[in-house]
Amino acid sequence: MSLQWHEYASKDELDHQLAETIAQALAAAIAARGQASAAVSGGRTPAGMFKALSEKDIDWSRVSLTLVDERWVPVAHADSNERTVRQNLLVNRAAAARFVSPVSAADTPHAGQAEIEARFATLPQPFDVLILGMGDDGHTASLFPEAPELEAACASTALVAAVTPPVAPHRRITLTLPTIAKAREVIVHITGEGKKALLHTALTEDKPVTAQYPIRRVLDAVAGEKHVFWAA
Ligand SMILES: O=C(O)[C@H](O)[C@@H](O)[C@H](O)[C@H](O)COP(=O)(O)O
Repeated sequence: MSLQWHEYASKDELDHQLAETIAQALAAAIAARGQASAAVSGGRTPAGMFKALSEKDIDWSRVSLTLVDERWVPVAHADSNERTVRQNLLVNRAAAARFVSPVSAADTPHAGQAEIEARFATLPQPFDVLILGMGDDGHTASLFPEAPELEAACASTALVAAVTPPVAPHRRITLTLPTIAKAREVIVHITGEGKKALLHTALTEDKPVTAQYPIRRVLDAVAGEKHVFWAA
């Protein structure tokens, strides 16, 4: 399925339009299957969208949520993606959703991987909607170029993988590429001219797959609907 681009005049309009799109996807899944599941991105970009989404009038009691990746830090840590989700998304109406945490008390994601895998196995699969951010190096989720575990995480039949990013702080747990690619709808949520230009480059470059940006490898593997939601 081809990639659909949606561009907005402001980040605020992007946040509200994306929140509405996600809410509609979740409501449609509930109507069709009695339940819905979503995996949301980490980083700083989604906080405003989370706030708008938290107010949507859908049956959140039938929605299961998690993160596409997480820094292996306590939830109280300023760098925790779960902290951002709990402060901005699991509030208002969306407080009724079930959230599956991607971190445990294990010292490292490698030590905690089996527990997280078991937890994620309780999530309805495939995800009905999955939101991805993108870094300035073309990583998405925690599929980082040059990470020693990258190829394993791109080929794994498991739901999650532990990753040691080459430069980004903190070891990570991430959805594997095949798990991301199976989602019914994948949405890349990015802002700024730089990320737009990088994504265009990633999507048009002619390189061997292992030399491609992870965002390209993921989008090429997505069988379902795939969208980019962008504002300057
Ligand atoms: O834990 C993370 O860092 C993310 O999941 C990561 O993939 C993020 O989405 C991009 O790095 C963009 O981050 P920003 O939105 O902060 O630019």
